Amino acid sequence: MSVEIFYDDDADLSIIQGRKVAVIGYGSQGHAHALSLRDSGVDVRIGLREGSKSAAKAEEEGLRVLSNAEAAAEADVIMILAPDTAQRHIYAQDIAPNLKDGDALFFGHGFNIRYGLIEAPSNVDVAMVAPKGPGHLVRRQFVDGKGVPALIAVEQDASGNAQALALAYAKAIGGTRAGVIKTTFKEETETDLFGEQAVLCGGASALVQAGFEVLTEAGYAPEVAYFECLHELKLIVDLMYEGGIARMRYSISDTAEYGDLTRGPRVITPAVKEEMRKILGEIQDGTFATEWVNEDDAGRGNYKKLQQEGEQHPIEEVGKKLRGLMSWVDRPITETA
Ligand SMILES: NC(=O)C1=CN([C@@H]2O[C@H](COP(=O)(O)OP(=O)(O)OC[C@H]3O[C@@H](n4cnc5c(N)ncnc54)[C@H](OP(=O)(O)O)[C@@H]3O)[C@@H](O)[C@H]2O)C=CC1
Ligand SMILES: CC[C@](O)(C(C)=O)C(=O)O
Ligand SMILES: [Mg+2]
Ligand SMILES: [Mg+2]
Repeated sequence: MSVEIFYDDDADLSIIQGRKVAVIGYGSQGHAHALSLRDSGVDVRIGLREGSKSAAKAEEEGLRVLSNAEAAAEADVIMILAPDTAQRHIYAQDIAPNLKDGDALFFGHGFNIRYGLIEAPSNVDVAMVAPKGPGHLVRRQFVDGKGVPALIAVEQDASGNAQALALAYAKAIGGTRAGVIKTTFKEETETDLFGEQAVLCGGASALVQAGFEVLTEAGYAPEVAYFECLHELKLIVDLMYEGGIARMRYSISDTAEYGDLTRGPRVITPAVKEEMRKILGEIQDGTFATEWVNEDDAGRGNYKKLQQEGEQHPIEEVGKKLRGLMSWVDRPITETA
């Protein structure tokens, strides 16, 4: 199946420059979108809840901060970039009552639409601009004149121009510099959740921690294990990012490459792949979404416990010490959020 990929010349920035955008939330994605929209000449305001800690950061950047409801009422493009579990409440309380004919409701991830947690009225566009990268790097790349690829999707095209609007928005945050793929809310949500759970975050963190544990439990120095299993991973992945697995294999020794080819499949066994399929199944049938929404509703007890265990893993302690000696590594991920 071929996909459509859009670049800068395919998007008309003036479309989003002619609209009033509200960015709801000023966290990882929110600050990146808001600042890059502003730098692209777009009229942007921030919506935050009463007493929000983020308000000061946005105001320091000269952005206008309003309540969620005021921002939604004033704008005609409303991008919801608060946490996924908060979005349905924000939508019901602050956005839905302020939606007007011709408004556009935008998302950075399809969770709430895909799982039916938000249902928009038929007189507004519903679209998505989902960067394929962490918000702080979305902003950093934009400032550096580069861009993070993004996905766009249109769930509801009330105006007949929702795709052009989404493309213009994607251009304003740097997405079309790298490539924007048109997809659906369903495909974005399911692949994004799978990627973060099985490969990018869950898979990678568990692989690094397990490798570190095996080495340190066998008596090797934690510092050596840290450099081997975590620090060098970035350098190896940088080569994959630049030229695929093939370029990484070109740069490593033939001893490493032989070990990669023969031992890699012993780590990621057919049983591991089977577990990945189960994880995908739980995403597709809504099991994961229900579990996460319930966990949030119940106060996030299990989430906080697991978070704390992760923070207390010995790899974090040794990493903090080693990164402290490499001034160029442990830099703030952004000046603004
Ligand atoms: N993190 C990422 O890089 C990516 C995220 N996404 C998607 O983008 C969306 C935002 O995610 P992310 O940037 O991680 O979110 P964050 O957790 O970083 O968002 C936190 C921000 O949301 C605000 N917030 C929390 N509750 C509310 C509320 N009730 N009303 C208004 N603002 C609120 C917080 O303000 P306060 O100071 O008040 O707490 C803070 O400004 C999600 O849909 C996510 O899936 C997509 C791609 C990547
Ligand atoms: C990989 C995690 C992510 O999907 C992202 C940065 O793209 C997220 O939800 O944060
Ligand atoms: Mg993602
Ligand atoms: Mg995600």
